[in-house]
Formats: sequence, C-alpha cells, structure tokens
Amino acid sequence: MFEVSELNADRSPLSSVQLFGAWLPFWSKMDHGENQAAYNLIASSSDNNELEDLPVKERCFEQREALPGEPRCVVCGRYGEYICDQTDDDICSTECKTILLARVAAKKKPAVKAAKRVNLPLGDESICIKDTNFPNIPTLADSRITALRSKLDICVKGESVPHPIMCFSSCGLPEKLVHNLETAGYCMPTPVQMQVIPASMSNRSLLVSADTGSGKTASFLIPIIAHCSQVRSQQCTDKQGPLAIVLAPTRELCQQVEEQAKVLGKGLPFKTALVVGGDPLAQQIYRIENGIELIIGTPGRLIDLLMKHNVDLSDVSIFVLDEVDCLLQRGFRDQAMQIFQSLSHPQVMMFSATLHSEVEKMANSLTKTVIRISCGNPSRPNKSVKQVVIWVESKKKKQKIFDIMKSKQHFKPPAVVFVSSRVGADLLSEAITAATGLEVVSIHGEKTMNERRESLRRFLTGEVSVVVSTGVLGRGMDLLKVRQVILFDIPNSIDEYTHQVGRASRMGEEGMAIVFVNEEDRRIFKELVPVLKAAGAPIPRELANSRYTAGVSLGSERKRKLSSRSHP
Ligand SMILES: Nc1ncnc2c1ncn2[C@@H]1O[C@H](COP(=O)(O)OP(=O)(O)OP(=O)(O)O)[C@@H](O)[C@H]1O
Repeated sequence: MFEVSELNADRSPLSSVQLFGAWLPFWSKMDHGENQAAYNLIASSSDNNELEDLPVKERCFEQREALPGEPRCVVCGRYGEYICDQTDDDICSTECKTILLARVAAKKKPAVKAAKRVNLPLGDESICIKDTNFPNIPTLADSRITALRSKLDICVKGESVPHPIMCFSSCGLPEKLVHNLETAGYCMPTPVQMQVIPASMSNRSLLVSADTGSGKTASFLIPIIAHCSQVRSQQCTDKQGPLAIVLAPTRELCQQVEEQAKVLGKGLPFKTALVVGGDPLAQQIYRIENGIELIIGTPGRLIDLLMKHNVDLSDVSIFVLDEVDCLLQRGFRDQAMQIFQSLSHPQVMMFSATLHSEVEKMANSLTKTVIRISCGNPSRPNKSVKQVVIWVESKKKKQKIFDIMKSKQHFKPPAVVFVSSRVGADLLSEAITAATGLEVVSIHGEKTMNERRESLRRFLTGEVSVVVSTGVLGRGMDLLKVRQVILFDIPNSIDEYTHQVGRASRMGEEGMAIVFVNEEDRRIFKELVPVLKAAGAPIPRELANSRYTAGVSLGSERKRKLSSRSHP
C-alpha cells in the first residue's frame, strides 16, 4: 500500500467525474440525472484546490476516465492521477499500483501463477478465492457493493456471493489471458462478466440471465481458460483428458464459442475440440485423443461420441450449459442430463437471455447451492433494438420484404431474415435475389455442415448482405455488423422472439427489428403486446384490436382512442 506522500498528486482532478465511460452504451439509456447520480455514487466529490485533503483513490473504478491529452493509468487506462513511486508510471489508484507492482514482480519470475482454485465437496458454499497475486487490493464495504451492483443492474441471489470485479487484472487471471483480452479489445469487463467471473472462479455453480449481446460467452470462457491453464501448468502427469465441457444447442453457436475460446486462450496450454454433427466423428475422436482441455459440442453428437468411444471424463470439473432454457427443453434435456450424469460433481454454469421459473427449478435440481445472477433486463428484447411491428397478410409478406430491401431509407444491410421453415428459407432467399438482385444465402438444418459454414462465412465476410435463416441463427450468434433483422415469420414463443430480435444489437449498439405479424400469429399476441408496450414500440391497430389480444392492458392511450370511437 502506498501513502499520499508517495504519490505525485499535482495533477488537477476534475470535479465532473465520468466513471465507467467504457460502458456508456449500457448506461446511455439513463437520463443525465441518473448518470450523474451513478457517477457520484462511487466517486467522492473533489475540489480542485484542496488536493492534499482528498483521499487517495483506492479502487480503480473510483477513478474517472482520462480526458484527451491527460495521463492514463498504465494498468487500466483511466485517469493517471498519481505516479507510482517505484516505477514512475502513471496510475489511477492503489489497486492499480498493486497490480502494476505484481506485474513487474511476475515478469522476473518464470511463470505467472493463476488464482488458486479450490475443489470443494458439493454443497460447501462458503469459499471465496483469495487472490494470492494481489493480496493488498482493498475491499469495498458491503453497502458500497450493493450500491455498485444496483447501479450496474446486477442482481444476485445466494449465500456469500463474491464481489464483482472492475477490471480483468484484479482476479488473478494468467497474465497471458489478460493480454489476450486486451488484444481482443476487451478493455474492461461488462457487468455480467464483472459478477460472473469472480463467482465462477470461486468454484460456485451459477444460473445466469443477462441481455442478448452483453458478453455472457466470455464470462464463462475466461474462468474456464484460467482453470485449464492452471491445471496444466501444475500437472506432473501427461494425462490430457478434457477439463471442461460447454454444451450449446446449435452447431454454429458451438463453432462461434470455439473460435472465441481460441482467441482468448492463445499461447496458453489450452486446446479445444468441436464436437458437432455434420463433421466426421473420427476426426473429433482423434482430436480428443491427442489431448485437449475443453470440449464444445451439441448434446446429440457428444452423446454419440461418448457412446462409441471411451473418453475419460474424470477430470471434467466445469460443465457449461449455454442457452440453458433451450438445452433443458424436451429434445435436448435427456441428452444434456445424460452427459451431466457421466461427470462427477462438476461446477455447473448455466446461461441464457431468457430464463423462467421452470428452468430455474430444473437448474436447481442439477446442482445444489446455485448462485443466481441476473444482469440488465433479461427475458425482454434488448433495449437497444427498436422493434417495428408491421401488420402484413401472409400473401403480401414477400412483396413487403422486397419493398423494404429496395428502399435505401429502410434497408440497412447486412440483415438477417428469420423464417419458420427450411423450405421457406430456400424459397425466400431465391425470391429476394430474383426481385431485388441482392445476393442472398440461406441457412437451415437440412443443409450440410459445409454448406452452412460456407454460407455463414460469405455473410460474415460481407460477400453477401442478406442471410435467410430458420431459428438456427436465432440464439447466441454474434453477427457483429448486423444492425437489422427482419422477422418474416414471427417465432412460436416470446423467448425465441427475444433472441432473434437480439441479433440486431451487440454490446448496446443500436439496431432495428422489423416484425411481420398477422392473424396467423395469434398464439403469440398475448405475450407480444406487453413486450411491445414495455419497449414503447407502436402496436399496429389490427394487433391492438384483435380478439386474441383481449384482456391485455394496452395503456391509457388506446383506451382513450377506443372510447372516442365507440362514442362518436
Ligand atoms: N469485455 C468486453 N469488451 C468488449 N467487447 C466484449 C466484451 N465481452 C464481450 N464482448 C463482445 O461482445 C459481443 C457480444 O458478446 P456475446 O456473444 O458473448 O453476448 P451474449 O451475452 O452471449 O449474447 P447472446 O445472448 O445473444 O448469446 C461479442 O462480439 C464479444 O466479442
């Protein structure tokens, strides 16, 4: 720890603090007053002329963002208000000084030590990992942690939930992993990562719901990579069985998770195996036999592989169910359970943007003492996506989508079009090309894995600007540049609707979902209308007046309109 006297405090701090500037997308929906209150929450008010009286900022997140031209903390990039007496580097707080000195010390050592993982008997939930690399980081009082969680929209349920972290370097991740995160452009954790990473690294089982596009994938990959890398670097035997399994419902999603895992685990003792249908089983077995740390797979193919081949799962201590509500539905549930039962008391981490009480019950039956984490506004379409619902009769839908795609004002490629059937996906993609001249690809479950990969590659690299897909691309897919989705056929459930709409926005970027609806979609009206209302989206007259919407409150505006019609 250092004293004020050790710091060069001659840099004038500004009084209008701008904490968490990096997460402004998440915060942009707050009005100015709310923002100011949030900023003021952690930062103590500062007076430029009374520097000596100001307490030294202890935690990195108490420091404001640097303004252009100002010195930046060499650890976290915030305002470098102080100078480290030992290295002469700009730093923002005692926390970052501790981290800086630990880094300097670590550079002199041959290997960086990851945070210690303690394997607990199932049911013990009182453990919290002590970060042995950075033992001097001051902890916040519980009341401030509560206030911080509330400002970041993080809710937790469970006993002794570890405190959120504010930067990746403050929880003992391997240095290489922190470096990979920086290279990937992950300057600081998103709110879900702030809470999930420390909870996961303390070996707790988790059930997590957070908005679409909020960074859930990295929140489970980071602890997995840290764990695998630590186990391998300390291991004396040459045993190379898998240490973690991630299940996801679609091949594309598994592939995407694997790609992200490779980026974040680069240079570490961390190899992956993708186990999905459509690719040759023999190659997948060969890869596993040659030694890997993480298996990422769809339940069906993984069961198939495990039945045909003897894979030693005894070292698997982390089991992730991504899109858990989907994986616990009929169709997947038995396979997911079978895989779970072949593991011996793993830490279970479950994620989705949409969770309901039935899933919670099932999740609780999988493992005891689960911590429940919820961030943002889950089970609702992401607030950053504008929902535009258009009433279109079925036979007019094609013409409507052609009109949209021909309009410079309304069409914002690259765009994803969701349909309900495989045949429909092929027919519509051909029809769009014929009517508009646009190159379009289609993706659905009847295509071969190679065709699906190639179509996705062409779409993601910008070779084609439109992809027509069934629900295959609806969940989890990080279609980075996509800002427009068109729900040509509205899905059967409001949860799938939430996921499909979510493809139009990542990390709080603004997007738009154009949704075609007509009487044939009446099964979803009762759930759809409140969702639109909550988002402030206009509700088409036909939908508002439909008898299938009866009983759903439409708010005072509609009531006034109806009464003025009935009493002309
Ligand atoms: N800390 C971070 N800093 C910057 N970008 C990040 C960070 N964490 C994740 N991302 C990026 O944010 C995007 C969305 O993340 P991700 O796909 O994990 O979202 P998600 O919460 O799983 O969404 P969905 O529910 O739709 O699956 C990705 O492009 C990812 O690379």
